[in-house]
Amino acid sequence: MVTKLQVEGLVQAYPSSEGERPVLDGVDLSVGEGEFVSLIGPSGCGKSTLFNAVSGLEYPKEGRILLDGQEITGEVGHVGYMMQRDALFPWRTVLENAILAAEVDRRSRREALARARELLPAFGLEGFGEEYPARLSGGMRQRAALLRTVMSEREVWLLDEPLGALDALTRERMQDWLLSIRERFPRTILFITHSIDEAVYLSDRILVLSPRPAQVRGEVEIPLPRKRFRTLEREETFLHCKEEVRQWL
Ligand SMILES: Nc1ncnc2c1ncn2[C@@H]1O[C@H](COP(=O)(O)OP(=O)(O)OP(=O)(O)O)[C@@H](O)[C@H]1O
Repeated sequence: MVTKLQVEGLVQAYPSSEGERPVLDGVDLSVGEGEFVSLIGPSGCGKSTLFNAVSGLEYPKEGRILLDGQEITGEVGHVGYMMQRDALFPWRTVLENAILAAEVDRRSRREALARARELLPAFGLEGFGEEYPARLSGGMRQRAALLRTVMSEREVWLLDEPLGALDALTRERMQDWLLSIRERFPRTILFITHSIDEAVYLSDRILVLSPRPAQVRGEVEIPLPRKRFRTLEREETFLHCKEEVRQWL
């Protein structure tokens, strides 16, 4: 598999009352083109910090980030990033939120709006294009945020716990929906979740992080067919993968 994204020796620390608080302690990982990789680790270990560095929003203390073999450390605009809070702008409608990246890239606003409008049904947002985020349910807000990520036209997506705030039933539906979106828009995805079940159900591979300061502690390949369906969750392979992740944690 061709390597799409590579993170080498990433170190990050923030100032704290006791001096410097180390958050990332030499994170190394690589993601192949078209691969879906989940990151799982204890709360506060540094997962969002890792995404902030990969997206270029924060400059790491040490280490490098490469996309297609080219260094992009500290550069914004190379990857689509869906932050933990859905981060939709409340004063912009769903469609206006969706075309944000197009505006930043100075692509045609009219074309972007037409494209976003065309995608609304696939995102379960038909008839809601002109609504403001406050009028949407939690699931709809997440789908709108993902629409914005899709519309960014980046080849790599960083998704920070996109389904974390949803009730169990909506979450399962959204997992299957996310897989269908992935089928339609093949991308390289790094996905943060706290749920072992969700990670195994969605991923090709899971990376387990240590407590803060984070390092990659373990790796679990998920040898399930690309096409996932709910009954897989009762199969031996699925249960075995879950157990392996649990052991690394
Ligand atoms: N900008 C910042 N300034 C200072 N400290 C920060 C900053 N961003 C994160 N931290 C600290 O870094 C540590 C890791 O935070 P981070 O949000 O990356 O963890 P996480 O693994 O994503 O957590 P969770 O699983 O709870 O979402 C925390 O102790 C947090 O307080």
